[in-house]
Amino acid sequence: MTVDTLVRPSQTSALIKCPPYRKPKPADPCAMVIFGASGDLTKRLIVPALYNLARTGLLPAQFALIGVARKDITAESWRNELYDMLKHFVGDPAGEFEIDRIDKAAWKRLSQSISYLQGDLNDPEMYAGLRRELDKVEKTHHTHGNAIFYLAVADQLFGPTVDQLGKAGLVAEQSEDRDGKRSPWRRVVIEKPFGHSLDSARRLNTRIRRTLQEDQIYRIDHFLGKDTVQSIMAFRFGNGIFEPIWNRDRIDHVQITAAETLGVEKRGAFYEATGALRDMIPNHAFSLLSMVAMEPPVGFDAAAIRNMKADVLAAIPAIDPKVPVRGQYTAGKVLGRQVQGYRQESNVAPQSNVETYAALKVEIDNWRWAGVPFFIRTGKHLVARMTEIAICFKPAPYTAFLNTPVEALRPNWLVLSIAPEESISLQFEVKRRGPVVDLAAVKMDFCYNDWFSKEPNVGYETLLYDVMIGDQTLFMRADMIEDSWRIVQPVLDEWSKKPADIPTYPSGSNGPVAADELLARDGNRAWRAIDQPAKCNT
Ligand SMILES: NC(=O)C1=CN([C@@H]2O[C@H](COP(=O)(O)OP(=O)(O)OC[C@H]3O[C@@H](n4cnc5c(N)ncnc54)[C@H](OP(=O)(O)O)[C@@H]3O)[C@@H](O)[C@H]2O)C=CC1
Ligand SMILES: O=C1O[C@H](COP(=O)(O)O)[C@@H](O)[C@H](O)[C@H]1O
Repeated sequence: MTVDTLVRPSQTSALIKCPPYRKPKPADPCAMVIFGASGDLTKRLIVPALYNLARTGLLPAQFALIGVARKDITAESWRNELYDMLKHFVGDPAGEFEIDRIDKAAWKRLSQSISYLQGDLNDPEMYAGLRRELDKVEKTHHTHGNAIFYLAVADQLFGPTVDQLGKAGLVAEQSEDRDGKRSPWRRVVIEKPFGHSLDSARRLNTRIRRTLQEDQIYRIDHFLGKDTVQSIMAFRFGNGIFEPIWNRDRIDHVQITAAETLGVEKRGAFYEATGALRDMIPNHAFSLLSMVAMEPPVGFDAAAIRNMKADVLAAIPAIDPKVPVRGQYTAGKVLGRQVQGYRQESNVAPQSNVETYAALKVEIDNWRWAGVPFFIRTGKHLVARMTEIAICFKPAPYTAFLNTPVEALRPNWLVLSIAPEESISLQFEVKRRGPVVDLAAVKMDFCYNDWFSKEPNVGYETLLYDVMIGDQTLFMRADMIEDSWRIVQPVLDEWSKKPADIPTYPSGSNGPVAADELLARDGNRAWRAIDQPAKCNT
């Protein structure tokens, strides 16, 4: 991590000198094999991220990309498909970037690295073919035998594919000979969902670790690829002023929100087997929670950081299943557009009781956090898109404003906004102008866009680059995954019982009313409004 003092671009009179960014470490030569080459994730996120790495000079010069799927296509047609998607997604994924053309040199570099292998992951012959392809690119693209296997396929294929990679001798652990010469490295990236329950996650971990060492396994959680999420550690541990108040003495509670305006879109079948809780909480929400709640690590390396995060998860008791709240969206209006209810979505059962909203309370049984509730909520088709961590501080201990109109003081809020705006904001009280002593809550905002230029980024760039340099800091370790499932397992069990009809909420609302009661019952607290946050300045 670099420690820079920056001149805010708009503050030309600022005197602070801006040192150059520290150059990132060059990635090792390697081949990357994508299982699931024709899939949505590959086209929409993985390949655009590789392209962005090529554009920013982080893709190794000696690189080969091998796509694998059953679809009968040539390397040429795969390349063309990827190019078409790239125009779409890298150019302007969400209308955020004013780049209307592909960087030709970057695309040339990436496209020259591309080959395609048709085959079935259940077929041992495919792996023999893959070995030949890897040998070939080692010579043609000088990949030094290093290889990443990216499992961008349905989760039922994770275990069988790792077994087959092992049987084919494609994922031997890196070793050193007597002269200190190291054999090539082999790494495996595993997508989410990593299991559907505590049992299945344990079984999957046991299964893949028969073949792989933990340092070869990269369990991906794309939330950790977001700059603003990584910045939580910088904010906490790069400053002296926040840590002294970052504990049960000064913090009343924490709210973590991942509100979406999207519905289940075309993923009805996936969602029917998953639901909001599995889809978002043990992975993304707990990743955010562990960043906020971890102890300061002794160093900035993967082992030190992951140990601290794992400690937080280990300190969370399993959730009492009676407390959480769930809901399912019905028809309504989202951002001015009429949308259908969940049960009317394609590939969704007309009587489905799958939740599209979940809210719960988590406690952390350790010295720092005892008695501080962490409330988490996530939902689809809500009133606005908003991913944020909001820290509510305890109010001033005594209202000194006697004989004034000030009756109650509002708490201070520190809000780390992750999407759609990337910002950090502190709310505090000031006196309004005028002769009367009256207070108002105001905010001090830091917006990423004000200080750093925005680069096209689909969210997987840092994570892929980290796999190439062998940095596991941002990936989930086996024990972290299992603890995450352990915490939510009682709720999954309860919600899987044949229930009465699930509570509903209209699309475009804040979610089910019961979610408000969850906080009201707990110390008379209330959720923050789910708002489309004000746009940052630039
Ligand atoms: N899409 C997304 O936004 C996200 C996806 N993920 C995860 O990524 C993974 C992939 O998702 P997604 O891309 O959406 O899925 P898709 O269904 O779009 O793609 C699946 C891919 O797997 C290939 N495939 C399926 N069976 C086999 C087989 N037996 N042998 C070889 N290839 C096979 C398919 O190609 P073919 O049929 O030609 O063989 C296709 O390329 C999943 O685990 C998902 O949960 C995670 C986060 C976000
Ligand atoms: O993993 C998932 O995340 C997305 C939300 O991620 P974001 O980066 O767009 O905020 C969610 O829509 C999806 O259902 C889930 O599978």
